[in-house]
Amino acid sequence: MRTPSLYSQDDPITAALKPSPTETDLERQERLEAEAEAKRISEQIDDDLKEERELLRRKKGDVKLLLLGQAESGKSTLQKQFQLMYKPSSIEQERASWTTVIYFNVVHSLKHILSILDNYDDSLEGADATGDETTPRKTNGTPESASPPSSILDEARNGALHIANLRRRLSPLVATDEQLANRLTGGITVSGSGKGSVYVRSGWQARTIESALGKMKKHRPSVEEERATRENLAQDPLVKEIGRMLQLCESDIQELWNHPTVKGLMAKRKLKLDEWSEFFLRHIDRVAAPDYVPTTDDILHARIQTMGVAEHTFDVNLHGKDVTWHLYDVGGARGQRHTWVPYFDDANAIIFVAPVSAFDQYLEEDPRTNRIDDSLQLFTQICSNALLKNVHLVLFLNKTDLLRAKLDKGLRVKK
Ligand SMILES: Nc1nc2c(ncn2[C@@H]2O[C@H](COP(=O)(O)OP(=O)(O)OP(=O)(O)O)[C@@H](O)[C@H]2O)c(=O)[nH]1
Ligand SMILES: [Mg+2]
Repeated sequence: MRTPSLYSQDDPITAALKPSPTETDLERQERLEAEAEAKRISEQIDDDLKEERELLRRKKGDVKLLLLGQAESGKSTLQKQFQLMYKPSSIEQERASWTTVIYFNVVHSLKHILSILDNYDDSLEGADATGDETTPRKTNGTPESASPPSSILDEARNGALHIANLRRRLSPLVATDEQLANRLTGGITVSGSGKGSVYVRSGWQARTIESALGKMKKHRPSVEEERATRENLAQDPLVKEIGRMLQLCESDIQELWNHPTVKGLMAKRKLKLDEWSEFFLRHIDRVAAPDYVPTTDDILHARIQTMGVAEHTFDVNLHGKDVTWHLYDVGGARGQRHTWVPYFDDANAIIFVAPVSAFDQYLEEDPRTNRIDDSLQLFTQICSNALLKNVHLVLFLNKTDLLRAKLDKGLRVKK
């Protein structure tokens, strides 16, 4: 059998360079050696170019900074804060695209609350759900709990009926969950990453706006165009429709959010809501208002998972010297961590983001693993990675506000 040649079989250049049918063994040997040498030289040129680019970057004093840490640790939020500090105009350019994420966060939270309520026996536990310890409890048919007073049963039935009505009225809004997810991901789903998570790739903000406009922008938009784009995004039929539904459902959302059963389940930690869920439900009057435009605080609270690695560049003036920072924001879920390694090579610094409030939480992608345990393991792996031995490492203990709130509520850290 012949050794495969570098030439492909059917393009004209291949035909011209094709070995002669009368090629001798010696000629063939020489040709293959010449091809191998050409390949080696071509690869060498590629390597040299890469090295040259790298040298140029280093010579210019560019800094390569990696943001690492588990999912939900706050890497993208930290990146947004860098963006606000060093490139505020880019936040303005993408402000409109965050509406889609925030609507998605609200719809997803409602879906989660309703699914927990679904598994909960409202008719019997409704009265107890206020968290009031003096109210009789259901205890598997023991004599003292066999027949709660009829007033309590009536109250529970009314509560259940109220929730059933809210569920019915909110169902068209909740049903938009998938469409919003598709709009954000461009139809790409990531399997094996927990409860149907939605991930976005680098540049999703521009793509969201483009798909809302139905065309690709070929140039950097002017201020005027940006304003028009923002207005256009509000005209995006999907965003517009969900905005309208939110407006119509605002009082239903308020009622559900303030319902004693929901509050009771939250108090008993049978219903656990993520911090962004609580934030947007608390501010639903603003989010559901007509012509809603996300505030910067809303953008910082919005939650969407990062897929792969997203590069952000910032020109920073440090002590009178201009330095370009290349910030790499990675996806932190377990299924995403393999994408980090190619960036270790020439990194200057790492900010490892560890959410200290997560002591009572478990990984979305592996509900048996405590998030602090995972964070510690990951940090240990990063510290012992040979590729990173000369890299500056910053440990960023994040979400201290949430830790304080949990401790103030009486939650205790257990080993
Ligand atoms: N209260 C509070 N919330 C925070 C803090 N830092 C981040 N968050 C919130 O935590 C959520 C998750 O943050 P992200 O920045 O998306 O997490 P990530 O590390 O990028 O997650 P992946 O992209 O999945 O790896 C967002 O809703 C943020 O608003 C903080 O210090 N305090
Ligand atoms: Mg992220």
